[in-house]
Amino acid sequence: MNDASYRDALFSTPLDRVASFSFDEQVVRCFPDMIRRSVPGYGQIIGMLGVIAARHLRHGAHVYDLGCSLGASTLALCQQLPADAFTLDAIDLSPAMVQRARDVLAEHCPGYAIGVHEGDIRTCPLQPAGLIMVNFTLQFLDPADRDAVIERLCRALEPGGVLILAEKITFADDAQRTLMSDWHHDFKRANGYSELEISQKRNALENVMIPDTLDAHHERLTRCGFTRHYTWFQHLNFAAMVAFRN
Ligand SMILES: Nc1ncnc2c1ncn2[C@@H]1O[C@H](C[S@+](CC[C@H]([NH3+])C(=O)[O-])CC(=O)[O-])[C@@H](O)[C@H]1O
Ligand SMILES: O=C(O)C(=O)Cc1ccccc1
Repeated sequence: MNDASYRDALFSTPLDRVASFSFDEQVVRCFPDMIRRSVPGYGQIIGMLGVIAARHLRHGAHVYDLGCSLGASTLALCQQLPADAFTLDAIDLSPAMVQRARDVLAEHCPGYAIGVHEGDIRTCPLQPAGLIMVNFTLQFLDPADRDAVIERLCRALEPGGVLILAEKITFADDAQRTLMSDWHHDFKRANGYSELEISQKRNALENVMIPDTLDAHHERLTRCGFTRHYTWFQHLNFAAMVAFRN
């Protein structure tokens, strides 16, 4: 998707002090490789977005891609739907991501009504929408802010509108949590990451990315106004949910 994408080697050399993970220029340069080699099921989840939109999106409706990074979710819609099917705003807090997402989407989705904006999903203005995608982003918010975000997304959706939420998840059961985490690290090893890369990145993500259990997500969706929601994908400690606005 991205001609100038590099292999992720950010945590490959010993670091005196592992700084907290941030979505800066360095991460942007290797992001497609990093996310593909780090998130089990990423390609399958992203690939379904256009398929889901083709079935559920009202023609001409507005769409949000919140925490868009380089716009992979938006790109997936463009691959399944014609340019007149929707308008879309893609929003991300990282200026480096936004700058790069603009180039990627201009190159790969010419003719589509897509705006890419620097913004915070906790506060950005939202117009009525038929589809809101929040993929692997809620996990980076302070847990205390998550209810308010899901509530405002529910309010922004039109009746019949759809929220797609993909997240890293944790497990209440200790043995299951440990097994899924071990297998996730095995997955990363199998994708070429070293022990050092895995452990330094884990440290960098500590207190930055805080996953919820699937139960906590579904309880929040109910609390925040969604009456019908399901998990439609799970692979190790990653999952995708769908919630429908009545
Ligand atoms: N408050 C916030 N407001 C807006 N953006 C934020 C905020 N906090 C973090 N971000 C942004 O959320 C994105 C998370 S990555 C999303 C992948 C993408 N969805 C994909 O499907 O390729 C997931 C990952 O790296 O694991 C980053 O670009 C942050 O800058
Ligand atoms: O790498 C990890 O351990 C993850 O859980 C996923 C991820 C992917 C890309 C940036 C940050 C976290």
